[in-house]
Amino acid sequence: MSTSNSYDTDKVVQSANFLKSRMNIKPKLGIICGSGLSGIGEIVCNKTIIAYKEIPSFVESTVPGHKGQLVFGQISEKDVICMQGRFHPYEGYEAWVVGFPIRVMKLLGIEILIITNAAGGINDSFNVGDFMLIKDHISFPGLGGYTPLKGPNDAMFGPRFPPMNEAYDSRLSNLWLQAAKDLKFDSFMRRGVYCNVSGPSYETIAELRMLSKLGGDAVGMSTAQEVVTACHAGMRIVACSLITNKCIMEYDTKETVSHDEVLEVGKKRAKDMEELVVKFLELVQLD
Ligand SMILES: O=P(O)(O)O[C@@H]1C[C@H](O)[C@@H](CO)O1
Ligand SMILES: Nc1nc2[nH]cnc2c(=O)[nH]1
Repeated sequence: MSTSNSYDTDKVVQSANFLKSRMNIKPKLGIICGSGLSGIGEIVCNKTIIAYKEIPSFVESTVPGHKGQLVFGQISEKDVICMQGRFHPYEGYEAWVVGFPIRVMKLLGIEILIITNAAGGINDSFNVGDFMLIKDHISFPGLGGYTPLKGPNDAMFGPRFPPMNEAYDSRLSNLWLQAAKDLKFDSFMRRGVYCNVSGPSYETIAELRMLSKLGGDAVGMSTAQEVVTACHAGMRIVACSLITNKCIMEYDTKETVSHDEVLEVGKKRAKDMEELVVKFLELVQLD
């Protein structure tokens, strides 16, 4: 892992060139699989798989449920590149390292990014197994200065001060909801604000109550750094959480939360998330 504290464009270019030399397609669609959701990568047709450890400047996925490989091929007859495994800040990576694959995807020609994750449900009306289309996020690490855009700005990717009010693309979000409707998933398709925290510890009850008061509907340990990097680079984003657990908001309960439970719910709900991705990709129009 690099100890530098900001992007080195030469390294991004080097990674992208390496991947170009191994790819025979030019995808415009990128997908990131969340914890327990790597099955999305399994439905890619005509697969080429490249392990992160083979790619220059990529680090390794150290979290169970994240395979650590890129998959190229087609879903719904559209060329895609799929990250089976992401990097999380709590693994010890700088924010730019977490965003690095997104910049590489930009150089590969990715225009639309589908992001998935596993998250805890704060909104009391959410059930385990629901999907939550992310309409916005609150990034506590980001507000505290842990941002992939720290350091010199490379205008080749985007502006110094990028707006984030349209980070989650409204047209793509409507298409995602349409896909859910077509699949009759309406009853468990929610919409809400994703709170990004550092982890790896899950939240205290007092923290969860605060997140709820601040307008958070779900909480997780990823996504925001990817979104900031992608939005800065002009990519259009649609993002969806799988609610793997109901956040414990009351004292004196025997309930608890664990990564095993997160992965277990991921396994149970993976097929529906895959169907959603397939249907969304059928509906999406590329320029
Ligand atoms: O990669 P995601 O955000 O899907 O994974 C979530 C957040 C933590 O990495 C882990 C906690 O169980 O699941
Ligand atoms: N921070 C956080 N991340 C999660 N990922 C899945 N569930 C949770 C949760 O309850 N809290």
